[in-house]
Amino acid sequence: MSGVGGAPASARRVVLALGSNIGDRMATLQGAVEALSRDSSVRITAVSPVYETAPVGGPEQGAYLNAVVVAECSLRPHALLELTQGVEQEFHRVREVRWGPRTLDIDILDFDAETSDDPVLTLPHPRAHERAFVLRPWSDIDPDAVVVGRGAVGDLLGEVADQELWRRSDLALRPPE
Ligand SMILES: Nc1ncnc2c1ncn2[C@@H]1O[C@H](COP(=O)(O)OP(=O)(O)OP(=O)(O)O)[C@@H](O)[C@H]1O
Ligand SMILES: Nc1nc2c(c(=O)[nH]1)N=C(CO)CN2
Repeated sequence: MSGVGGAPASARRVVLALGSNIGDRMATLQGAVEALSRDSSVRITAVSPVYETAPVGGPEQGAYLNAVVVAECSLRPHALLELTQGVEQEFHRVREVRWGPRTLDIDILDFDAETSDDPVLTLPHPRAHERAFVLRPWSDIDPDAVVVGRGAVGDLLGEVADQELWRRSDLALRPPE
């Protein structure tokens, strides 16, 4: 069974993208890692380097900090979405403009290679394959990763080389204790 409704309760491997372009962006990303780990159903196993990235799409807005985390998760897919949206709310995320500025965005890039075209939770994330701010940090922590149905992260990255991003080697997310 591979539909999102039928996920078993055992731990599954998930990949999440974090982004912030309002307020203390680094504190927000670190706070998100900690908030996700507070849930006993989520165990973060890898955190990527942090990138400063030019905004892709949406209105004129400030640069983002972006990162990717890999976790073991025993929640079903929609319950993970509820958790990530709850964490966004903790950081006062307001949904106003599509692709507009935000304190915190958490996208579910991959849920154990499941596929779903449900608009509430599309898997893999429908725009993951075309975003350097996702592909670059993801390839750093999982060079062999694949965006299901789209191709290898490393190959996809070659197709978005025009999207500007810089590794912030002065910043690092602390893995949860
Ligand atoms: N894989 C996914 N991860 C997170 N949200 C998803 C996913 N698939 C569908 N959604 C839905 O997308 C809706 C809009 O999400 P959000 O406001 O974060 O979009 P956005 O960040 O502005 O744009 P984008 O979806 O391009 O990243 C959410 O309410 C959620 O139900
Ligand atoms: N650089 C960058 N651009 C974006 C981002 C983001 O996280 N980083 N998120 C978006 C909507 O999810 C739209 N555009």
